[in-house]
Amino acid sequence: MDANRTGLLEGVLAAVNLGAIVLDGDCRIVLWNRWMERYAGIPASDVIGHDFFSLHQDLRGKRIDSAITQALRSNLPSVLSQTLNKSPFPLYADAAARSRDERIQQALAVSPVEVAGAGRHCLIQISDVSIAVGREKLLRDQAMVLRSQTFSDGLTGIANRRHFDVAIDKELRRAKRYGNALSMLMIDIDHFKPYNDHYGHQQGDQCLIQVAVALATMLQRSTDLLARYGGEEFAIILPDTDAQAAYMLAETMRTRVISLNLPHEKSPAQLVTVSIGIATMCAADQYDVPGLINAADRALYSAKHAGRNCVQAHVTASA
Ligand SMILES: Nc1nc2c(ncn2[C@@H]2O[C@H](COP(=O)(O)OP(=O)(O)OP(=O)(O)O)[C@@H](O)[C@H]2O)c(=O)[nH]1
Repeated sequence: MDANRTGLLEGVLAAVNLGAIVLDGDCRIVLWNRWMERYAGIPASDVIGHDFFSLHQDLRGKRIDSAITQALRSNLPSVLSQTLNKSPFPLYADAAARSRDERIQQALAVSPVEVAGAGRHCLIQISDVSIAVGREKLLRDQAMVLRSQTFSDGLTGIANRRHFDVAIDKELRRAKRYGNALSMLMIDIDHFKPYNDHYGHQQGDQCLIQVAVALATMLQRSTDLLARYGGEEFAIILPDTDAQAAYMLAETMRTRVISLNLPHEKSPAQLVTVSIGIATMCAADQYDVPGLINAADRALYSAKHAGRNCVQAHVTASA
């Protein structure tokens, strides 16, 4: 190779925007480019001729170790996925990142290279994928936020109607499959229109939040779900809960709302109260989702009809 070409290749190796390390057949470092000097903080003169694994003992037995063996012994290239091999080299963007031990995110490619007269060598290429990884993380985080917004109610923070619809379908199928009971409660704040008219919409919103929080704190099992079903109406799914247990919980919730002591001058009780309708599906019932919701709705209607601030259960032949 003439001097001009050698100079050109050296210039290119120094200028490329990725790390390049070349190892000989005995894993000794024969090339360490300028990118490596800069981001590893080690000059080539300190590493040339040294055994790669003596300098990077922590990489012994790792995926890069087998990639190097594969390149040198079997003439096979490898690409190391960033997710499985997080930043194997101690490379830092700057001194501040080094002091925080915040490595550059790396993607690696290991390839065999035949050097005329010197046998097979191995080229390790390291690219900085920090920006792509950061962007990916941002997109993942945004997707999570969007997902949680899609399934939660903006005012109260509890599950929204869409979440409820997905959950009730899943729980009803599960209850039928295992022959378990399934209860649902429909909870409606009494005389809420006069509350809004008297205290204003903003205070109405605060009232909804307080009731939602009070109800949410009463649910014990992770499979129970409280959702905002409509304006001032909440729904609760209670898997593996029979009619009696559902009634007891509904009564406790009704009295808990009273104990919030939220004044309501336009209600006969002078306090914010709720009416609750219960529907329970037992193993013998053949409810579908609309049937169960209708049953809870009818029970809620009976509770309103019976004077509000009370609990009514929908009774089926098998309950
Ligand atoms: N502040 C507030 N009010 C809401 C919201 N969603 C629904 N509402 C109000 O809730 C009220 C519900 O009123 P109605 O369905 O007539 O029932 P009610 O006055 O509660 O009477 P009963 O349910 O029969 O005891 C309406 O005035 C709605 O405007 C909300 O997000 N915030």
